[in-house]
Amino acid sequence: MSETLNRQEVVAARGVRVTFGAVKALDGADLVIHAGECVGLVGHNGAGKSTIVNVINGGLSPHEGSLRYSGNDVRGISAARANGVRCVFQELSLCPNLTVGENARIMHAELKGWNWRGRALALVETQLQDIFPGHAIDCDSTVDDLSIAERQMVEIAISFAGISAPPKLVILDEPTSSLDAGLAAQLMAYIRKFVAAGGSVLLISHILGEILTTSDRIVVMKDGRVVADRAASKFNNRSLVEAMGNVVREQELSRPAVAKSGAPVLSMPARRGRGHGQGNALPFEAYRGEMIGLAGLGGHGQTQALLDLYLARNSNWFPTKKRDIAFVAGDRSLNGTFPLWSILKNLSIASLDQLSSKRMIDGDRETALGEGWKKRIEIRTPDMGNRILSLSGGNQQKVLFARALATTADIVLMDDPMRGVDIGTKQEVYEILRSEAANGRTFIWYSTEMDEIRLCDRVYVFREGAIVAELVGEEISEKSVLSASFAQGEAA
Ligand SMILES: Nc1ncnc2c1ncn2[C@@H]1O[C@H](COP(=O)(O)OP(=O)(O)OP(=O)(O)O)[C@@H](O)[C@H]1O
Repeated sequence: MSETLNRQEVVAARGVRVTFGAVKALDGADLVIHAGECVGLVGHNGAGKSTIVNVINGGLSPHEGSLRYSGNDVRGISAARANGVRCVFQELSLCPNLTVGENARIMHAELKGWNWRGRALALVETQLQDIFPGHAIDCDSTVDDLSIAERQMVEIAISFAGISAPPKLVILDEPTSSLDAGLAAQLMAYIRKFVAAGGSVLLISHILGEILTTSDRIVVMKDGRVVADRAASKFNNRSLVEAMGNVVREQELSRPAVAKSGAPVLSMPARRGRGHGQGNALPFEAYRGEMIGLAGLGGHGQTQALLDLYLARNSNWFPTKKRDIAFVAGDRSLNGTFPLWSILKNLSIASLDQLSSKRMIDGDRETALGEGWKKRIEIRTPDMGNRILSLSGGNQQKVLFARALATTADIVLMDDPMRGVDIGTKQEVYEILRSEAANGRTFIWYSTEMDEIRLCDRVYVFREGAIVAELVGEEISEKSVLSASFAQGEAA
């Protein structure tokens, strides 16, 4: 502890206040990060984590409080950068129309002059290999062609890369939200290496396991303030959840498998994936009231299967009748939110049929729908008429959830929908999913989190675009998912 105090302060923010209209995003928050430590930052959705990151990153000027980089009182993005601060934002910020190498050039102005493209490419390739050994990203590709997980990996690699000197502090705002467990573990191992070499990391995550195992110190925020700041060894899962202000529930990680009954509500024929020419690809079936998990390593065809199902909603894959299907998009800024619309309009858009009479939307019913969901999953806003982008990332995700659940759709497709949602809300949403499934709704759920896969009745494991295993009830475990995820002979 005293060793930490003697270390050099890389960044010190003290007594910081930031307000957005009536919302006190930061209400006198303190955050100090020393050289050679990984600080975990946790808190409920809307606690102020991204706002303090924006202050430290120089993008947001605090209305009150002091900010120092290595002891110097300077302000602004250039000053933060000159002091070695880098940030990987929750909403990824790569330019989609440029290649990976060209994006590296944007973040590293030093990459200029003769052969800058070659140097940019080499820089990202080396860094990607260091952090995610064995990755398969082609750095010549345009960012638009990469999956969300690959974009996240590229942005992380570009931020850790150093040309004349390595960065002093890398801020990672939910860096594993789109990564599968294997990639997340590689990143956590790299963070420990980086910190051991004297660098600092501020790690924000709702996945408490990775915060507890990777951080030296954990800072807990609540309603714009720091409410706990202790060595990571002084916390466990329960005390961390309590410090965040949530009630600890003994999470029931499994539920009795729902027996398949009646005719399937949907059946998709087996499809052979890339590199899976002679394997035994399985067909996909879903029954009324089932929660079906799509598992496997990230990017092995789960999102594509959801999209194919959605696009085929009027085909004979849905044998009983024309099906009403809702979709919770995985990439909220690209496919989820309407950024210029209010929170309420974003929520109600999929339910306009129910909210209209004589082709006119009934405003009162729309407002009631919004207020109901605001309470039910705690959308933190003073006014549902505010723009969707005024919400924190996790709260935006809750709106997308509410949009799908508010419909009368009998099949809900979900593409890793809990990204960035805090632990308290996740528990609420799991309860809602269970009760909706008990009422006959079918959920098809791609998740990168094993705890969520374990909540499902049945799980299909994807490999190279094909379904290679079906697990039911007790068979659903991390071990069986992992062994099905690797080709025969490679399994552990
Ligand atoms: N541009 C903005 N306009 C209005 N309100 C804002 C704006 N940015 C943030 N806020 C509000 O400030 C508060 C803190 O948001 P912040 O994004 O810092 O939370 P967070 O802890 O990062 O949450 P999450 O875990 O969901 O990412 C929230 O109530 C949010 O609605």
